[in-house]
Amino acid sequence: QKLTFSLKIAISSSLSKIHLNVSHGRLCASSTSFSQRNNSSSANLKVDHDQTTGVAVMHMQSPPVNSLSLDFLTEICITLEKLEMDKGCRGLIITSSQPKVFSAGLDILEMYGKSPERCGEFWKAVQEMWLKLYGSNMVTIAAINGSSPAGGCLMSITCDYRIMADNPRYSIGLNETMLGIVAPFWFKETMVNTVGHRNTEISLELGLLYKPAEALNIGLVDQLVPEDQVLSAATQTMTKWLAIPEHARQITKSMMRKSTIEKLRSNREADIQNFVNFITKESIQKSLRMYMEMLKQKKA
Ligand SMILES: CC/C=C\CCC/C=C/C(=O)SCCNC(=O)CCNC(=O)[C@H](O)C(C)(C)COP(=O)(O)OP(=O)(O)OC[C@H]1O[C@@H](n2cnc3c(N)ncnc32)[C@H](O)[C@@H]1OP(=O)(O)O
Repeated sequence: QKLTFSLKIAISSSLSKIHLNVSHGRLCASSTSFSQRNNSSSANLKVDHDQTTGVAVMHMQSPPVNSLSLDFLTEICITLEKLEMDKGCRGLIITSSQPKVFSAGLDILEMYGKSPERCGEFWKAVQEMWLKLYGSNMVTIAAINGSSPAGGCLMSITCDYRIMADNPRYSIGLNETMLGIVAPFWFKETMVNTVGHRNTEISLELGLLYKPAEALNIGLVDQLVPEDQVLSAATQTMTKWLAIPEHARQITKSMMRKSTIEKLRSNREADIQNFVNFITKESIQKSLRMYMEMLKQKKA
C-alpha cells in the first residue's frame, strides 16, 4: 500500500510538470469532464463538476473530522491534478461534508509513533497538496462550513478566497504552537501573504484560533455568511472571479505567489528532513501525546 501511494505521488508530480508547460492561457471551452462519485468505500472526496459553468465542488468527507492523513492527502492531490488538467474546469470550491468541521488539519496520528521514512512520505504529501493548491491556475474558493485549525487553515489560505460560516462555535487559525510544534516557513509565508507580517507574528507565536468575526477582522477570511449559505455564496463569488480575463488573472496570481512557491520547490528535500528530524524528537512526540490526551479529555 505504501508503494502504491509513493507511486501515485510520483505520477502526480510528473503530471504537474507537464501541466506547468501548458497551463498558462489555456482555453476556457469545456470539452472534457472529470467526475468522482461517492460510491466507493475508499473514497473520501465527492467532486461535483458542473460542465456548463466550469466549476467543480470538492466535498471532503473523511470521517470524523477530515483530518489530513497520507491516504486522504494522496486522494486530494490526485483529484486536484485531474481537475487542473481538465480544460473544462476553471474554478474549484472546496468544502466539507462533515458536520461542524471543515478540516481538523494534519492527522496527528501520522506524526505520532511513526518511522522516519513514513513521516517523510507524509510530509511530501503535505507539500504536494500545498504546491498544487497554491499554484493552481483554477480560481479556488474555500467554503469553510466548520472549524478549520492548523492544516485546515493552511488549506483555506492557499485558496484565492475564503467564505466562512458565521457561527461563533467555529474557529480557524494556525494553532501549531499549542501542540508544541512549529508551522514551517511555507505555512508562515502563506499566512503573511494573507494577513500581513504583524498579524502572522502574533497569530503563530500564540497559536491563535479565531472566531469567524475575528478572522474577518484580520483578513484571514474574506466574507461571513449564514451557515446554510456558504456554498451558494461561494458559487456567486466564483461567477465574479471567472468573469475576469483568464490569462491576466492567472499571471497576476502567479506573480503574487511564485516566490513563496519557488522557495519550497527548491528546498523540498531539506524541508522534509527538517520535518522528520523535528517531529521524531522525543520531546515533540511527548507534546503530541499530551495534546491527543487533551482532545480525548475534552470529549469526556
Ligand atoms: C518543522 C515542522 C514541524 C511540524 C509542522 C506540523 C504542522 C502541523 C499542522 C497540523 O495541522 S497539526 C493538527 C492540528 N489540529 C488540531 O489542533 C485540531 C484538533 N482537533 C480539534 O480541535 C477538534 O477535534 C475539532 C476539529 C475542533 C472538532 O471537534 P469535535 O468536538 O467535533 O470533534 P472531536 O474533538 O471529538 O474529534 C473527533 C475525533 O477526531 C480526532 N481528531 C481530531 N482532530 C484530529 C487530528 N488533527 N488528527 C487526528 N485525529 C483528530 C479526535 O481525537 C477524536 O477522536 P476519537 O473519536 O477517537 O476520540
